[in-house]
Amino acid sequence: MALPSLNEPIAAIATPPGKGAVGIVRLSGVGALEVAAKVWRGKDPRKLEGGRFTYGTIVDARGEVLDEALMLVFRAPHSYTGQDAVELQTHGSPAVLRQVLQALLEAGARLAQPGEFTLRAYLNGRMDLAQAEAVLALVESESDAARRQALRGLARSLSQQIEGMAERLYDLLAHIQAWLDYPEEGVEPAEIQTTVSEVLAEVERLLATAPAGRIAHKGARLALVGAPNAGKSSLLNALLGYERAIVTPIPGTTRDYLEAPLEIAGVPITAVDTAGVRQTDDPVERSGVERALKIAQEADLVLYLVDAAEPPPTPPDLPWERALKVATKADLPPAWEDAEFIRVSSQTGFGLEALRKAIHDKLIGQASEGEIWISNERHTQALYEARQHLLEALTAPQDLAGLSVQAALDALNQILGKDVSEEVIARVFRNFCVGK
Ligand SMILES: Nc1nc2c(c(=O)[nH]1)N(C=O)[C@@H](CNc1ccc(C(=O)N[C@@H](CCC(=O)O)C(=O)O)cc1)CN2
Ligand SMILES: Nc1nc2c(ncn2[C@@H]2O[C@H](COP(=O)(O)OP(=O)(O)OP(=O)(O)O)[C@@H](O)[C@H]2O)c(=O)[nH]1
Ligand SMILES: [Mg+2]
Repeated sequence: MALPSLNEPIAAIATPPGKGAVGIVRLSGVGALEVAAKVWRGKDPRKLEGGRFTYGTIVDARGEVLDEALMLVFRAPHSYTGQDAVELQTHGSPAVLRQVLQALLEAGARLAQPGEFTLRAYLNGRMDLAQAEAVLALVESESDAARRQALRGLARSLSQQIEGMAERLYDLLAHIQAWLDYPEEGVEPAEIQTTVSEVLAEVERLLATAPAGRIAHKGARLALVGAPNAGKSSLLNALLGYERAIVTPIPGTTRDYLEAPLEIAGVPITAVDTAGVRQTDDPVERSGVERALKIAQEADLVLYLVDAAEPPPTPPDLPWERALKVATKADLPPAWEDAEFIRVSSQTGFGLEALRKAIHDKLIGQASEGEIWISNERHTQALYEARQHLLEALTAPQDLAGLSVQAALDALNQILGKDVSEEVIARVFRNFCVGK
């Protein structure tokens, strides 16, 4: 799989489809200023200093005015891509943007492929591969937790941590090599053990944040499950803060499942209210119950609700390691008590904060806000690989340990995009949108 050529001028609409106050068409590459000059009536962009904007009109090849606009000029290497680049900021009409793009293509630019601007930034050494992936994660971020994590990646927090580990392995390799060359003055076996164990611990710490990272990025499904009348729909409404689901005193009110988005401490969550679980001959209700149990099995977290004012039912089969037990209707006199249950009342709001916190803690685990969370599948794979080779290095005979250390180092470097194949690079950028 060949990567696209690096230098020719490329153009794309950078703002999302649809109407907006302003729309941006961007252009980058060798000759970008010449292409821009052909569609511009105003100050000649070729004579403009980088980092400046100017006002003018955009025209097509026949001289027809397409819009009045601002032009932003960047001079290599001081641009996002590291190349000469131009932004045309027009009125945000799809018709304008389409025509401006067309005019740039007629003036000699080629349509950019998805992620090609960021690809150029990477290939020009303006960011490493993990940073480029953070750009994508940032554009895709829909929650505060995801945005914060992506921004950290963009600021090279992960990259620096990987570089730190890689450096220690490089040093170790140099010592192992010296020992192979001059056995009398080489490494202490203990040094291999110590360094490898320490790097291994760091890799494992990063891997432990992967569930939290995945959930911050993609969100989590939260299933509300329990017997009819347990108060599932009421709790859903209480968590949402509006009346989404029908609530009645009649058991079996919710027949089909129902989804609603909510955010808990910056984590995007899809809450799923389900039909009350009980033995029943009604075929419609029975499919609702089957669905509820299936939804529970597939959820990231299950809230198992039991009415505290009634004798407890026999619990159904649930994935208990991913479940929180909730005692509902805490405003009524209790029929039973169990310290394992979080007590809430949807009617008074009692216990809801504690429940939100428990949901957050269970989903995010021990990953703390302050550290880097791994959310990228490619990074997770590379870390698993590194972990495997580090474990090998711990048990390998001393003269072979170097090979495993080298393999671990290669795996870590993949995260930064060092010596990765074009295939890997192409796969990363395929997920971008055009114009990024
Ligand atoms: N209009 C606009 N807004 C944008 C972007 C853009 O490309 N255009 N960005 C695109 O993702 C993000 C900002 N990222 C950017 C990163 C570097 C440079 C840049 O030109 N850097 C030069 C000059 C720095 C300076 O003048 O101080 C450099 O680093 O040398 C521009 C945007 C978000 N907002
Ligand atoms: N006192 C009190 N009553 C509640 C509370 N939560 C729910 N209820 C009542 O319990 C009954 C059942 O509530 P729902 O939320 O519909 O229960 P459900 O689990 O969704 O029931 P199904 O849809 O039938 O499975 C309703 O009459 C609610 O008003 C609570 O916190 N306190
Ligand atoms: Mg219900």
